[in-house]
Amino acid sequence: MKVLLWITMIAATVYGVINFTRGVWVLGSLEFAYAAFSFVIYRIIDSTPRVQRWILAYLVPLLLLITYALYLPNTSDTMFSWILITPVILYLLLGSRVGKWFSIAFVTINIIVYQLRFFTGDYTSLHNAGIYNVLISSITITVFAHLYERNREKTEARLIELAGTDPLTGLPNRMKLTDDFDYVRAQADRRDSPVAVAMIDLDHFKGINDRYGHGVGDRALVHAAEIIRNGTREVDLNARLGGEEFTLVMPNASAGEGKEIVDRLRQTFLDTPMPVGNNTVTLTFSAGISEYNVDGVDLETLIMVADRRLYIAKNSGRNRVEDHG
Ligand SMILES: Nc1nc2c(ncn2[C@@H]2O[C@H](COP(=O)(O)OP(=O)(O)OP(=O)(O)O)[C@@H](O)[C@H]2O)c(=O)[nH]1
Repeated sequence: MKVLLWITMIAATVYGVINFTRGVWVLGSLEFAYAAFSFVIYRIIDSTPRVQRWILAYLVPLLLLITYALYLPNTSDTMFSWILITPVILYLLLGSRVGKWFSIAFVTINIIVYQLRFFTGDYTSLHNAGIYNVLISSITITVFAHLYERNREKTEARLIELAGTDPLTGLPNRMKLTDDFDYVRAQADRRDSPVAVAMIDLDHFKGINDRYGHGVGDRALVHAAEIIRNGTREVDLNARLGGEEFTLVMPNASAGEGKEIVDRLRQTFLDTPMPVGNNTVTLTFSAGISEYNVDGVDLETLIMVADRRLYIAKNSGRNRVEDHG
């Protein structure tokens, strides 16, 4: 955006000087004013929380200025090059959804203006063939800008998804959990409702790796993740923090209610052994629970308190859930 603002400041000043020299006072003055306005945006764009509004404040006068310049009888027909480049700028700054409508409106209006100014009425003349070129190349550039931006947005969304996902289990990872927790916390504050946080750690997992190998250990983690995913509500957040540790964030649940939910999960683990060759392996876990606003307000503290209780559960014989201590 800042590069674009630099280019705008320089271009608007140069055009302002040219138009003043040619005696096109109104357009020249508007160009100087726009160069100054771009400088103001350049100074505040890094610090403003309303970037999108300032982008619109930058674009709308730009589009009007180009349209006005194209409409004036004493401007060059090479002004059409702005019809070509503008959709690219619109897609770049506004994204594919909003950029599409701005581009369609801008290109349509300016092709009509261009046609009104330069079309001579003779459909076969070489001069008018130039107008068809402007029309077709503007549409082509708009379509390509659209396809390019859509692909870029899809790739970006996929990368964000991958960055927030544990590749083994497909559960969200710590980064995604931290992001999503902000939303849960805001909801809880608004509704004055509790949130329980559970730390879940598989028992004697090293023994599974040692006895059956890492492949089976990995399958056990996937098995555990599936039980956790299927046994929790849509509103709950679950994540694999690393190793054989999972976290569950339960909106609208106190520590006591969270304990009941995690105890039901614990029972599901016992009822769902994992097949290994001709045998089955029953996984168990120990867990600790903490509660938002009671044990802490940020995720890090809530995880720390739940972790402390998890170790109480481990030291008390494992395969149990602890919400005190
Ligand atoms: N297969 C597999 N093993 C892992 C993975 N991440 C961590 N581990 C193993 O998990 C084991 C964790 O061992 P410990 O921390 O001693 O815990 P534990 O054996 O479950 O014992 P307790 O927690 O005290 O019940 C280690 O052997 C790690 O190598 C993974 O992604 N895949």
